[in-house]
Amino acid sequence: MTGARRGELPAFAALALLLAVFPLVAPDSVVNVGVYALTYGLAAIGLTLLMGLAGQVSLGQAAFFAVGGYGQALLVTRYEVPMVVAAGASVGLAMLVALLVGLPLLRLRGHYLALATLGLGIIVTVAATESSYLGATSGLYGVGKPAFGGRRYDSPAEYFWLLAPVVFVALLVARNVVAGRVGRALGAVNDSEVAAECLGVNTFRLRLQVFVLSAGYAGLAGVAYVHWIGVVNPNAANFPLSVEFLLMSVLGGLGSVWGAVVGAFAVELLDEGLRYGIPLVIPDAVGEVQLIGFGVVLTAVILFIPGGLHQIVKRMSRRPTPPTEDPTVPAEDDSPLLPRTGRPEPGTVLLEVRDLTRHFGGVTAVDGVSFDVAAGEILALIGPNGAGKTTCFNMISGVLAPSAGSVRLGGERIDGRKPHVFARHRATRTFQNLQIFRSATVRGNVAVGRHLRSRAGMLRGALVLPARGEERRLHERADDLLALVGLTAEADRPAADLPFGRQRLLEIARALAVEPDLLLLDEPMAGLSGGERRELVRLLRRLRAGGMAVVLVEHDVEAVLALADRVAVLDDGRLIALGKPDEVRTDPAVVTAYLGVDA
Ligand SMILES: Nc1ncnc2c1ncn2[C@@H]1O[C@H](COP(=O)(O)OP(=O)(O)OP(=O)(O)O)[C@@H](O)[C@H]1O
Repeated sequence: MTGARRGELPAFAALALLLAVFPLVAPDSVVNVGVYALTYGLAAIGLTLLMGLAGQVSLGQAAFFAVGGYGQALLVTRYEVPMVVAAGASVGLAMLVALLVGLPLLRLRGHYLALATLGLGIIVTVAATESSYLGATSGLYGVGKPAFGGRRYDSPAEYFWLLAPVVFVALLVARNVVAGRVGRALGAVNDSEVAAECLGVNTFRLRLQVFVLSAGYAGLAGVAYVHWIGVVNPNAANFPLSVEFLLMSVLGGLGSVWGAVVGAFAVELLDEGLRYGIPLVIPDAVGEVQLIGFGVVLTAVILFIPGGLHQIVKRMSRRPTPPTEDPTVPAEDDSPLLPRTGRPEPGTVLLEVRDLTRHFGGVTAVDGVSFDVAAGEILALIGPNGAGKTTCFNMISGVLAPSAGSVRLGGERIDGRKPHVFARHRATRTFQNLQIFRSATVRGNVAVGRHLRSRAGMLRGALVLPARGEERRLHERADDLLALVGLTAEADRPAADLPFGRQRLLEIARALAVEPDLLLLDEPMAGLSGGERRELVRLLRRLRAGGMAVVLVEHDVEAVLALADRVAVLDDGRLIALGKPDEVRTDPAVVTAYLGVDA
């Protein structure tokens, strides 16, 4: 899901106009369809956030819809709570249920999560059917049409006008979430979870937040529904309704929250058409016959336009990418780079690795490795292919849990913790197999690196205004870092379009955005041209002069021996040498490991 663009303003204005005029021009029966579209559209916006933004498939959105509807019906009819207060409480209840079920469920991935949400819908349906407090199969009824300031919203047109601003604000909030810090981070998670985590993104927490927000939308839809039809029964949590929400989101396109509302209108019109049309073709068809059509349409959309209507609009409005100017050549400069107040003094030990060990089945990839890294030094980790270098990085950065041993950063034990904890300790890494956020621009990639240095959470992001200054500063900072690695001219290009070597430089700029005290670089020179290598070596020297600690895995042994302060040599998982480059260069064990012969 992509962020907001300037071109959205006319779209917002057109939508507002359309919503205002629709009840004036359409007959009552069609406006009635519009009321359902707005109501269900709210739930679909939530689902689009969950699926498009957080990459989580839910087959149980109707469960939260039902919780909102039942909550409202109970509060209004049985406890005579004022409608608006009850609505707040019902939406809160749906969100609370989502929080409680999300805590265990969101640890599941892919199909498992989808199945678990399907189960949730079944549980709510059965619980409502069996509960006399909730009216069993008949449900709760007698919920009145809303009335404010002496006006009763009881005709389709009146109710449409009441709902339209609610949907409009809901869309704005969703779009702000997508376009802001949380949306950017989740977009990155969808491209590469491991890279986003290493930049400090707590993926579980963000997914949970979106799950809860998404349930809030469904709960609000339930509230709107129960006031329109006056009754809520166990069917509200049914699987077919979840499928209907799914169809709205998928048809509209998971790439845009707008799509959900467009999809809702399309599905509701389709619903009416199919109810009328299918019995003409199949005379015996009775009951919920429109579901046959839903299934067919859902399949066709997935097959032929997987990006939904949003994809079609995007394709029609696509502008050619402007040609890129010559890559900027960074200025010749050897001054210290990115010093930080509060950074440990050069020489202070930052990273302590002790007896680090990792088994993969019968293979011991890393075997009792110990070393320290101090602020203001460059340590190179070298060794033949398969020596265990990347596995070491993975354990230090939290990507893999060690089988034994410990990792301390700034004195605190972090082994076995998630990579975002590593990043929170002002440390980050790059990857041997590039982990670029392919759906973001070059600048967008670096912006994710500022995740921990910016604050806007879900709420502040949703209300966007206070976060705007922060976003501007963040982009300025990203541009400074791109200039450092010579990527200024490519800032607005899709990151996926960069050549391999420049993607490596982008990963480094992105890592520097974290303002780390410790930077792990996994084969940073692979794929770079001669000039780019020289620039990178100079950049690393300047970072060291600024007090940063750098650990570097690199196959270009001559280059690292010239650059590093100390060199650690791994062979077959074991540390066979650790010392100054000149000592290591002549170490017999190292020569044997590299040449495969006795020194
Ligand atoms: N996820 C895994 N499952 C099983 N074996 C693994 C896994 N990751 C690494 N290994 C094995 O562990 C050993 C060390 O691999 P690692 O990638 O850490 O070495 P390396 O020194 O980084 O190698 P290279 O220089 O080729 O990248 C290898 O034998 C590798 O096959």
